[in-house]
Amino acid sequence: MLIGVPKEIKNHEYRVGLTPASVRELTSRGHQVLVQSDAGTAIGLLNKDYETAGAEIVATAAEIFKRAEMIVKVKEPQPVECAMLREGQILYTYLHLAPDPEQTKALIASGAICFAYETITGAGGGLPLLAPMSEVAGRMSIQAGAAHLEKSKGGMALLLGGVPGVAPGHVVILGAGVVGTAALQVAVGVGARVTILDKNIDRLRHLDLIYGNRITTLYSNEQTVEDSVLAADLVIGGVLIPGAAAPKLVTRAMIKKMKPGAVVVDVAIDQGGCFETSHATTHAEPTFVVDNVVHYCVANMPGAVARTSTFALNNATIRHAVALADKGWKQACRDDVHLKHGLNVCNGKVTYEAVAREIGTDYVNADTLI
Ligand SMILES: NC(=O)C1=CN([C@@H]2O[C@H](COP(=O)(O)OP(=O)(O)OC[C@H]3O[C@@H](n4cnc5c(N)ncnc54)[C@H](O)[C@@H]3O)[C@@H](O)[C@H]2O)C=CC1
Ligand SMILES: CC(=O)C(=O)O
Ligand SMILES: [Mg+2]
Repeated sequence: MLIGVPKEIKNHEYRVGLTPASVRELTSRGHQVLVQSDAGTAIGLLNKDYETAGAEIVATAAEIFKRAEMIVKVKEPQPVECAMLREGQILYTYLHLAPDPEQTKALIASGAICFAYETITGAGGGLPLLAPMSEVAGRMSIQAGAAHLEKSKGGMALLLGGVPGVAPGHVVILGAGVVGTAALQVAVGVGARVTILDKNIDRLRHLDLIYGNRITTLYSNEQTVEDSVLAADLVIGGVLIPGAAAPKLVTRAMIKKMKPGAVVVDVAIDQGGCFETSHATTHAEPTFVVDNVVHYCVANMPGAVARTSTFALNNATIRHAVALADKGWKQACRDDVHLKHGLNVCNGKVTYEAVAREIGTDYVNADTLI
């Protein structure tokens, strides 16, 4: 198969769809790979490394979209990229369609076969192609939150870990999945006081066994969310209902009642966000303030540590990229129900039920298309 890797064009996005090692996995199986010139240069993955792995370096994204049978990316295609997608072309990347009707319509119009990393499931449960970026973003969320608690960044002038004789800051984490667990690990590490909430009691039980009375676990409902958020210095939003828009757990009224100078980091912003006051921001301008609460809502947090993130992402994505290239998308989906769960838009139809529901369009079962 002819596979193409364009350079990412989202704001401050330096990740690459394939590392040179991943290119080698594909070329050694007889596939051809086109990589846009300087796609990885910013993170030390040079054109010559890709050439050594057997790739052809191509000058423009337009040539890649024109020639390749499968496009491998990181972030959701931007409008200019959607316009270059072709009927029958495979797109393998993050999509986050539920809160993004514009992109969904563009992918429907393209006629391309669009797989979303974030809805591919794993044999052992979970979302294995989302997990590595959630680990990165979860860990980063405490770093970002701590930085924005500084006065010069709009925060309440608080050191998260405190010092001897002065109480630490209080971190509240909504969602005890991959993001929540990674955030918890760092928050505990810096010495913060931590409360974590989830509706899944097994997740809370698991964390309670690890951290014991070092943390507080709470079952998530309107009351516990409100009580926790009002007591917090830093709130991390890491809830997810796979494929669907994030539930708005924190209302505008709760934000209004929070401590002045508190910080919220809405990691779930790529699925629309779990704070009613959130809107997506960029690494160039990561925050805005609502009712004296600093909001950090960057939708591609792992892009800031793109070298770590690119390797972590490729570790999780290469297996299905190889299957798609070796077998073609139909056979690869027939052989692997978990990959099939990644199919969001196919032949102009929405094939992921939660996305169809959020966008208000017809849902077509992927089984009828493969
Ligand atoms: N902004 C960014 O750069 C990035 C964003 N993300 C996003 O972070 C979000 C979380 O991802 P993961 O941790 O991997 O998901 P996950 O599925 O591992 O965890 C989500 C957790 O939310 C819980 N949950 C659902 N409804 C809840 C409620 N009402 N109250 C409390 N908990 C609730 C679930 O039970 C689950 O434990 C996703 O939207 C993901 O796309 C992930 C990586 C990077
Ligand atoms: C998952 C996601 O949105 C990201 O890695 O940018
Ligand atoms: Mg306030």
